[in-house]
Amino acid sequence: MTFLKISKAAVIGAGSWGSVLANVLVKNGLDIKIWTRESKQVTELNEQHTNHHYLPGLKYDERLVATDDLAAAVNGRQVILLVVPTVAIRSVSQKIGKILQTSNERPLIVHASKGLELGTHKRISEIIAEEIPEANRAGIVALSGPSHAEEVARQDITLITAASADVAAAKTVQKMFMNDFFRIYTNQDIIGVELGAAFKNIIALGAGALNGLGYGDDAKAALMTRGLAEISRLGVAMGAKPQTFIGLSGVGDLIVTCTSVHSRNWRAGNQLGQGVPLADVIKNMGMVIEGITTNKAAYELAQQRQIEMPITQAIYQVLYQGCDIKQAIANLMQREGRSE
Ligand SMILES: NC(=O)C1=CN([C@@H]2O[C@H](COP(=O)(O)OP(=O)(O)OC[C@H]3O[C@@H](n4cnc5c(N)ncnc54)[C@H](O)[C@@H]3O)[C@@H](O)[C@H]2O)C=CC1
Ligand SMILES: O=C(CO)COP(=O)(O)O
Repeated sequence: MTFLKISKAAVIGAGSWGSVLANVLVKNGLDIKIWTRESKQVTELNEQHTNHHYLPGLKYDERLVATDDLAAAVNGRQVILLVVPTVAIRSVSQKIGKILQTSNERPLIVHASKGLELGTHKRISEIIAEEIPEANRAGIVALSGPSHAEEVARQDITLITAASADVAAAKTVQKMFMNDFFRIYTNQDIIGVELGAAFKNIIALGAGALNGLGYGDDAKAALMTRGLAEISRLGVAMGAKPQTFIGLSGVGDLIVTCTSVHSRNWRAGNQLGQGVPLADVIKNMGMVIEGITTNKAAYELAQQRQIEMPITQAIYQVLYQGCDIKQAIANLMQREGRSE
């Protein structure tokens, strides 16, 4: 595709991240329709310009239009930005694919979600490519990097990456999001960007758990460093470029998710470390904790490919096999000595 100036886009998913990205685009002068399956949220966004459950206290731009009619959100838009949890990407993409086939449109598809599909272990752009026919999409771009909705909402400085094999598509997305607080880089390694985004959530669960158990900064730095080593190992085996893991969507996102109180994954791990049962952690969060499902996918991939991922394995044992967290940490510490 050629480089496009975007004036109309749809945002699919009005959780914390989708609604804040939509708000950024409205402030950048775009005409934005945001879709949510929750009709109460549509009324709240259109009438009060708030999204209380996800971002209490935030006033959204009054020009942001919400709808629960997917066709009305998608039709006539040059860009469709998907920001639903990974588990919902396939079903939502399928519906969008059918709508675009009927209207015979060909928008650019962007996603800002972070995870792998359970069972298939597919990346989000792979799922989208399967569900939206090529004749009805102009390109697929992944938007990813160290960014919490709570901080972008207050226009803190944030730098992220638009990744696509299609350079013009990535540049189009870069251009539509850039402003004085939001800076976008491009990257052609969409595999590495999507995998870094998905896998860092696993390590963030571990960082939160260490905090909940009362460990200090040494333990956190060790977990992040060795975590980066093992997620890069799996990522490179899956076709990612090693240097992508030292970029914004790799170590950048790992740092923010392992250290920020805004992170849902870190907060979930913190509660687990304090002894809260997993079912209660999930119920209390009321928002997606992507690392829980991605941990299962990454564990299975590591087993299949015989890649050593001791931290991912320890977290899997805690989440899915009933292992006590302290025992899982003791097991990690008692592993045979290694070289870096
Ligand atoms: N919250 C954040 O600061 C950031 C989140 N992300 C990623 O963005 C994605 C979305 O995250 P959040 O906005 O935090 O999630 P959220 O839990 O705040 O909101 C998810 C939204 O998707 C909708 N949804 C859930 N299941 C659905 C389904 N089956 N069909 C249709 N809609 C469905 C919900 O109604 C809600 O509007 C995740 O993959 C997350 O990792 C990425 C960067 C920052
Ligand atoms: O991806 C994120 C930060 O870059 C958001 O992480 P959480 O889903 O853990 O909040």
